[in-house]
Amino acid sequence: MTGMSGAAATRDGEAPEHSPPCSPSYDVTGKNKVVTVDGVRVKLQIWDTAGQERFRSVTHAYYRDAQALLLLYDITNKSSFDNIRAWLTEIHEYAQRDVVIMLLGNKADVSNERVIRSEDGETLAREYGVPFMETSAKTGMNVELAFLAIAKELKYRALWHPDGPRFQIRDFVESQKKQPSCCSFS
Ligand SMILES: Nc1nc2c(ncn2[C@@H]2O[C@H](COP(=O)(O)OP(=O)(O)OP(=O)(O)O)[C@@H](O)[C@H]2O)c(=O)[nH]1
Repeated sequence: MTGMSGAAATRDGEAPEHSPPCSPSYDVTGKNKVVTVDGVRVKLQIWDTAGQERFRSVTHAYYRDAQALLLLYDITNKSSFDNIRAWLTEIHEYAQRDVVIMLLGNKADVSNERVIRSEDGETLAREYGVPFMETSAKTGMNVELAFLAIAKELKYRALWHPDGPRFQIRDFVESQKKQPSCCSFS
């Protein structure tokens, strides 16, 4: 998966406030994922921009309503990485101002085909102030963590209290993420 996925969260049992916009030209696969955060079940409604990597053709309504956006590139595909800046520009223009953004470098399991260094992902993420990690949809590396971090952040925001515990999604991701077993780059 490359491109962008959006997520909106509800506490489990509540009706979702958001739903993917209907567009005949836009193939959105909706999935629900329930993540338990500190005893609270958070339901993430996930929409994937399947097959819509030419971002300019993506209807803005799709991510205007998202509470979180997962931006994925493929570490074996330079153009997918280069597209991320354009995605971020789009997000800045059209998404909710406080949308949670996470940058993911996927296919970390195929390090022999790597063309994007982990440091390049980290540098880009730092520039935009977003959490970053490499993932593998094949092995599952860091995949659950990505959804857990999003769920934690959205729950924290929903239940925020001035005297309550603080949550920093970037710190959480940095402390929990696994590195690919082989990070060689030739
Ligand atoms: N080795 C490896 N292959 C992956 C990984 N993630 C996806 N793939 C493979 O990459 C190919 C493309 O995956 P998709 O999820 O269809 O990618 P996509 O960019 O969302 O493609 P569209 O849905 O057509 O836009 C498939 O053959 C997947 O099996 C991964 O983490 N590791």
